[in-house]
Amino acid sequence: MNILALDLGTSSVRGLVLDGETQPLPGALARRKVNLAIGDDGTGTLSGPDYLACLIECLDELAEAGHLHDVDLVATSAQWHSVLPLDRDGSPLGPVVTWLDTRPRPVGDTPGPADPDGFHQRTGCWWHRSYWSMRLPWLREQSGTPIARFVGLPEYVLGELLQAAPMSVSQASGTGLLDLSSLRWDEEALTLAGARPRDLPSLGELDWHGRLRPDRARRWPQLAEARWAPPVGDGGASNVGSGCADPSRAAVTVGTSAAVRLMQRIPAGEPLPRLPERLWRYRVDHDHVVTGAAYSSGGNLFAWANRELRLPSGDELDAALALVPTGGGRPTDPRFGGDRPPGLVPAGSGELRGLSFSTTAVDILAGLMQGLCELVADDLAVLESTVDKPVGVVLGGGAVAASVWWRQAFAAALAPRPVSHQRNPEIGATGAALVALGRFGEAAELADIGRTDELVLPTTTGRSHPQYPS
Ligand SMILES: Nc1ncnc2c1ncn2[C@@H]1O[C@H](COP(=O)(O)OP(=O)(O)O)[C@@H](O)[C@H]1O
Ligand SMILES: O=C(O)[C@H](O)[C@@H](O)[C@H](O)[C@H](O)COP(=O)(O)O
Repeated sequence: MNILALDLGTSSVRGLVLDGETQPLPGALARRKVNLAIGDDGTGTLSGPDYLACLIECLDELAEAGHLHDVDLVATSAQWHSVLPLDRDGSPLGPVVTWLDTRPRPVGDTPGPADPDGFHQRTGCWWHRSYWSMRLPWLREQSGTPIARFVGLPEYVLGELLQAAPMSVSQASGTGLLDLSSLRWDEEALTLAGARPRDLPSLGELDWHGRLRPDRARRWPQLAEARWAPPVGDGGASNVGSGCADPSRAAVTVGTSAAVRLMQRIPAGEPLPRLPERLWRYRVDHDHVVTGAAYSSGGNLFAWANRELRLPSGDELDAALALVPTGGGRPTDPRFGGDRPPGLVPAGSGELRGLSFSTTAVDILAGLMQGLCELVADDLAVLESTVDKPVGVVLGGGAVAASVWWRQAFAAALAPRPVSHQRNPEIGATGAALVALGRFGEAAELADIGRTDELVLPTTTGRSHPQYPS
């Protein structure tokens, strides 16, 4: 039995095939870059049809190479918070508004939730531009055409492939409209969103599994009998894929964006621990929650610097960075894309400071990466205050996989906690597969934590000193 694991990311869409123990099959990885439209006004959108086309190309590539023949389960990790408006026929009336978009604002004179703290404790979210409670009225106001209903990116793309694609509790929690305990839409959040349940995707039942539509099954006959598991928010999936499925270890993930999170087993209906004012909480599935903080800056800082500055590449870049002490670089504010909730600074709040005539492009990149480490360190301290023991940290995601300097800078900023690194860059897809299999207890072993993980030691100058436990 093999598993097709999909990652519906922000910079790319990926499909990879894993064996029953969630280990990747050699060569069975297809990836397509996707185009995020970014604007100075805070725009951060994706084209739904283009995104779907990229996913279809990935599946075609895997099918043509013969990788899909033993697949009987499909697991999906998908970015949280996205929303797209549909007309009555289910066609998009606009682009997918992603987590990066800071344009949504309150419409009319709504004062917001009656008891903001109670709202935050129930939904894990705030009345904020990142969530559907503010996004839906804003989208309706912007749209020249009446909007029939709203879906997120995974319901849109899976809705085009499967017989039905209800919203998973994990994805629903990322809208900010879900009561995290009852797993129903929160009445007050619906009122703020100006939405009725029929304007939203239906919520998937506990035992929901999807099947390909007949026309799609003709295209990929190898997947005709495969069961599709409910999509997991990429934050939850990345924790599990990093081996951080219990509160002893926090995951720090740096993909396009970044986040620090701690996962706990709290089945639906059980009391949720009090949520600190500045942290969010989402569902991984019916039995687990993840608490943390996210940043609009992550690997996109590197992408920007690489595009706009004359950076060396590959080993040359690593060698140049190795000369910058960890904690060094130029002081920066890395919030180029603005704040994630609950913060409110707008897109365009990035700053570079302390420049001199000897400042290099590499100093600027180092300063940006360092700036993110400091934001994470502050929030990790708050996150840690919610549990009774100090936590270890596992770094993961494509950006930290690519940069040894960034890993060391995190190790220094998060010391004295032990910091290790999940070298498998596909933590989202692998984590989604582990969630689909319900193998939370084995996540750390299957994710190879402690076996192939690099323990990251901070240095003040010079080259990396990774250590591999025997
Ligand atoms: N050498 C590097 N240093 C830092 N970041 C990098 C480097 N190479 C690539 N990245 C960043 O890694 C990110 C891709 O990580 P990934 O986990 O694949 O993202 P996503 O899942 O959001 O698509 C990109 O934003 C890219 O700019
Ligand atoms: O926990 C998390 O990771 C964040 O809460 C989540 O909102 C994330 O930032 C977006 O889903 C985009 O993720 P990528 O940057 O990995 O595409």
